[in-house]
Amino acid sequence: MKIINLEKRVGQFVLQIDHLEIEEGCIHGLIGGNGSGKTTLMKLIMGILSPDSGHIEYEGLNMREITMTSQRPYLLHDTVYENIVYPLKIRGTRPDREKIGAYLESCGMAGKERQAARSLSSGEQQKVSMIRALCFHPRFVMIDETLSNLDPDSVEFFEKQILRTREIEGNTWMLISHSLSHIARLCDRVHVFYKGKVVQSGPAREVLFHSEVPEVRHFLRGEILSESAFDRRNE
Ligand SMILES: Nc1ncnc2c1ncn2[C@@H]1O[C@H](COP(=O)(O)OP(=O)(O)OP(=O)(O)O)[C@@H](O)[C@H]1O
Repeated sequence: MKIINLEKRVGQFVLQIDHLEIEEGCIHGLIGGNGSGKTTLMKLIMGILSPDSGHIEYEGLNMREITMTSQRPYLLHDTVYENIVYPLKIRGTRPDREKIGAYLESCGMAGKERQAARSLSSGEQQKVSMIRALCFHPRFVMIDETLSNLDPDSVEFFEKQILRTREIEGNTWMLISHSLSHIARLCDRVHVFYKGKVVQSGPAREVLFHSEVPEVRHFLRGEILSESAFDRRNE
């Protein structure tokens, strides 16, 4: 996917991206301060917002193959199971009930298939939206802070699923997170947002450990990330 001369004003804020490439089959991390434009870009890619100028080249990717999960997941007034299978049902695909049960069990939600999704805790609702995204097998998945509220065991489980799915299906992931260790554990490429612009975009190692860009160095200053931990992540 290519983002070209994109400009979008929302209220007082302007997102302006001259050129950004989102390579297929990679896990991309979007980082940057609050209100720097990360979610706005995801909404533009998803088609929830349309650009004022410029465009996004989807390069053969169909809008129906893209999905997005957000920090406050949108769940239907229905059971956990019906929420998970909804994207499959509207596309006429048969859900794998056993797999869904296994996902729920692995993240501490065994037996909750028939519970009303909106009666779940906020972390459980995020898990449902992650499982919905995983079961749908999209080619392009955007995760907006969805793992931020989860317990460490569940974060580990979903991180493994993201890596595994990318390995098997070769799909593209875009993650927004304020946890730099999470970004370092998962991402191949990192894009840093600052006041509506992308100030650096490149391989995760280069951006997270060796950036010379002042805004990026400033943003990363508080985080103690170990490059050796980054080296060991795929062991
Ligand atoms: N509908 C709107 N009306 C006015 N301003 C908006 C609207 N939607 C977004 N904004 C503004 O756009 C800016 C960028 O928001 P965005 O959600 O893209 O930031 P973000 O980088 O995802 O932030 P965070 O890390 O806090 O989630 C913010 O300053 C926000 O207040």
